Amino acid sequence: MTKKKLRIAFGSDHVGLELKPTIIEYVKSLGYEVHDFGPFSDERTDYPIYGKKVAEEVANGNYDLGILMCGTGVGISLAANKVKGIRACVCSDCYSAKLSRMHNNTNILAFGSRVVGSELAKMIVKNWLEAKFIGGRHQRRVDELAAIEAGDDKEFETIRNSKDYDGKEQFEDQSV
Ligand SMILES: O=C[C@H](O)[C@H](O)[C@H](O)COP(=O)(O)O
Repeated sequence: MTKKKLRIAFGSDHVGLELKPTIIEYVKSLGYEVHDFGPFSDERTDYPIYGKKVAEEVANGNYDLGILMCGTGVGISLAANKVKGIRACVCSDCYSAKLSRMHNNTNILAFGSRVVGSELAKMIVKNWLEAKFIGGRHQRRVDELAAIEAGDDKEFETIRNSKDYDGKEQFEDQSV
């Protein structure tokens, strides 16, 4: 049986657009299915439009993961994090990118066109895409995040007090 290609949704603002085509081509070359949700011209625009769109596509399951770019990665990741079910991070280094998936199960990666160059951006993206969530104690923390998002303090306390969450810790490789 052939392995299903992961679907990656892309978005940016006018600044992120500088780096986006290069990163899309790179991700395609790694064997992923990609879709660009815009923008397609360098006319000044607002990062929340594209952060929201990509986040919704990931949250509703149309895409497995999302990659966003603006000047710093900050604004567009803030927009994405407002959508329920999204865990977006801004990364300018490979270690944080990799650990953000292993420990935090991030489903959107953001970075800044004015912060990282194209070669570092490719390395960050590769580390992020190839890392896997390791669960164990990290699952409890991700569930606590979901309880905060839902505004459910009771659920938050229940999860917080469940010490032996899945009964086992999983092997953890923190090397990059
Ligand atoms: O977090 C926000 C992003 O870095 C934007 O790309 C940035 O604020 C856009 O600035 P400007 O409109 O001056 O190009």
